[in-house]
Amino acid sequence: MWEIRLAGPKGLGVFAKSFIPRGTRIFSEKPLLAILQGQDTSALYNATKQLSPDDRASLLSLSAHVTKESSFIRWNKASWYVVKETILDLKAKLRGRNGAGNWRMPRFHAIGEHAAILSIFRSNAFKFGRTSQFHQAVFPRISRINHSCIPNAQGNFHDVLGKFNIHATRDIDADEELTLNYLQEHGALRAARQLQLLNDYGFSCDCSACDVVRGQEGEGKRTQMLNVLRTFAEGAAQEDTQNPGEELRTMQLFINLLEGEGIAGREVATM
Ligand SMILES: C[S@@+](CC[C@H](N)C(=O)[O-])C[C@H]1O[C@@H](n2cnc3c(N)ncnc32)[C@H](O)[C@@H]1O
Repeated sequence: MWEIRLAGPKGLGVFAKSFIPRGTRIFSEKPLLAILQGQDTSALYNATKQLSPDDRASLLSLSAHVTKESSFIRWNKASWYVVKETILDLKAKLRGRNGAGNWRMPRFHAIGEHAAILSIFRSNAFKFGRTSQFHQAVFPRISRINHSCIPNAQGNFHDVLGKFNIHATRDIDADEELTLNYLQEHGALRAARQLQLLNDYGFSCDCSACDVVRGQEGEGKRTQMLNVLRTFAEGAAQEDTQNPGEELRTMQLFINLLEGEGIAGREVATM
């Protein structure tokens, strides 16, 4: 149904090998490495140590967007985790709890590898809302799906299965690239989207909605959406003067604008 191949300057991407009808479940994957709600990236150090050699290799094969500054910060963080964990191991051994002879000095390459894992995690981890047990997680294949501000697929974490399911939110043609929206919402304007993607994932989005020329019409629609939402919120704040018919028309207008911009899935379903 799909294949992973080069997607131009974005690196690798996932492409449809044949037509994928809207609603199809394309992926259902368990996380390779995850942080639970309430944990931060320091939890990754121990989580990484539990990985099987195959999973570790799969993790290390994922791409990372590394800048000089981010790499410096991650080396610092990684050194700190490795040294801290090593001291804890040593203390445990001295107290006789960890079995004699197991303790080793921290190795330089362990710090380097952990810094690489932190970069990979930052570039590839999907963030989940408070509804999932996971705060952030990376996946062996789903993490190859690039971002678009007008995506054709959507991910939902299934807590019971412990899997991230990706469904097509519209018909996808053979050879078309599968895309997800990495951001939590769809309505934001280009500058806000670009800033958040840069801060959270470290890249500048080059999707068609972010293209200054091709994305111009879409930006107009998003501005209208924001105005519609603002009007709706102001109306909702003055409860006595609420008019249900008017509210319904406002929501219909908002849905039309979302669909007009090619946005489907959760955003429309939850309106
Ligand atoms: C989760 S990975 C996606 C797979 C990645 N392209 C690869 O080669 O493994 C996220 C990275 O892909 C690139 N990327 C994803 N979507 C992009 C977009 N819309 N514009 C530019 N780069 C993008 C960025 O380098 C980002 O850090």
